[in-house]
Amino acid sequence: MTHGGTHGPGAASTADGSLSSVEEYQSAILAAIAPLAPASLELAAAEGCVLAEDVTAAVALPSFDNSSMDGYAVLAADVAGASQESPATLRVTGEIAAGDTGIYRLVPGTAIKIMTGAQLPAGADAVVPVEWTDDGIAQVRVYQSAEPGNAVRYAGGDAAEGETLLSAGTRLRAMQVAVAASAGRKAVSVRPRPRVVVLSTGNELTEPGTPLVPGRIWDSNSYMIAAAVRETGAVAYRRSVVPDDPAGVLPALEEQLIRADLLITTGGVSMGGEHDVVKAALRELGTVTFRKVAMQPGMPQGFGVIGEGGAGGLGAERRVPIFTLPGNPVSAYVSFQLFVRPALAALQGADDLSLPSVQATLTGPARSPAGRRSYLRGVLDGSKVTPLSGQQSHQIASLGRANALIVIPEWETQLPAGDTVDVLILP
Ligand SMILES: Nc1nc2c(c(=O)[nH]1)N[C@H]1C(S)=C(S)[C@@H](COP(=O)(O)OP(=O)(O)OC[C@H]3O[C@@H](n4cnc5c(N)ncnc54)[C@H](O)[C@@H]3O)O[C@H]1N2
Ligand code: MOO
Repeated sequence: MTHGGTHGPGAASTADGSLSSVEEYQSAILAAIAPLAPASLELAAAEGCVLAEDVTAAVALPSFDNSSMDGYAVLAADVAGASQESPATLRVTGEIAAGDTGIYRLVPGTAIKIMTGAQLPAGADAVVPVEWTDDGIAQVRVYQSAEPGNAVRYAGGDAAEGETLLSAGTRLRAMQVAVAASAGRKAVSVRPRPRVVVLSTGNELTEPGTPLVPGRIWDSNSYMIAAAVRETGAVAYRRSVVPDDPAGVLPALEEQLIRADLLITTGGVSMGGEHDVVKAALRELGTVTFRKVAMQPGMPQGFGVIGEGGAGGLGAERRVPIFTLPGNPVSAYVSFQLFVRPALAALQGADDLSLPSVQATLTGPARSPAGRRSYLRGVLDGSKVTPLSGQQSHQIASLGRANALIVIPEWETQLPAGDTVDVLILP
């Protein structure tokens, strides 16, 4: 039996009207995000960015007829019928190396030694690989006939002049960088890597590496989210912990606006009233919406923009999107993967950062609260997936062992081993 993650009872809206579905929340986020302005970057810097223009072939590729093998440029007619018993013998009149820009002409009845990538001489219509010959210097014996065009790479055989090689919206991986360079491009217009500032909030937070006293924990969220940002190719700046001081939150955010295309906070967004300082401070602004999403973990969420009026004083021309993720580490992690990754792609004019999904068979039972879609930490091994023990939102140990999130739909509360589930593959 298959339990689809996005189709089925309760997927679009939830039984409890006060909760948003995962899809409603994702749509609201994407609707509010505009791509960053394009910039021209040199290829080495553009790697990993998303193209904001089409890249076309400035010239035909290749731009000249050339040899695909080390051998001899010939006229096919001169080696017709050649065989081991009755080789064709041709005088060798020269040699053309790759990069040689000289002008050569093949005289019928002769051969010119030629290297892979070297220009085909005028008058030649085929290349005989050296393996088919005696590798002669002054003259060569050819033991096999060659069709016209043999081992020849014709001008335009890869791409025609003006042909679109890469389309706007394509992320520049190594392969695409190679194409842009082959098209002669030194720089390309891309959406730059988003700069993301990560802040964790909470009086209980202590810097890792410093001693712990009862009542305190080491801050893991800011390191985790900054690392998750970098895993997408974006730039992350981690700001030191922001204490639970309602008056301190907006100034701390404001200070970061100058270097941020996106802000991410963790903590301080549940029901703790004035203790939940992020929610309290941003609610005042009126440009950030707090809601509950029908999922587990990651129920309390906030998203909006800052920079208009209240915080930042930068005016309406610079509005920086902000995510306020829940403080429980696993909640923050899952929220990042589901909501922030697509937003980072949207800032780059792309839609390629959502986690890939596969189907797998549960090796053990899985439980989920009614009306909420669970994302359970699991280990995916081929077509089987095993839910890990320790699924509460603070249980970070199982996060370290997981390579996947098992999706249990809103309308299920328990699934037996053997059921098929959707599984999101973690980066
Ligand atoms: N009465 C209610 N209480 C809670 C509710 C609720 O609906 N009603 N929701 C719970 C859920 S679900 C979540 S998730 C959390 C979200 O809480 P906050 O976003 O306000 O986060 P905090 O209260 O600041 O912290 C929660 C938890 O996470 C630990 N934490 C926070 N920051 C970090 C960090 N940087 N590194 C490591 N751990 C961190 C913090 O110590 C808390 O244990 O609220 C529930 N409560
Ligand atoms: O929804 Mo909270 O995110 O369980 O821990």
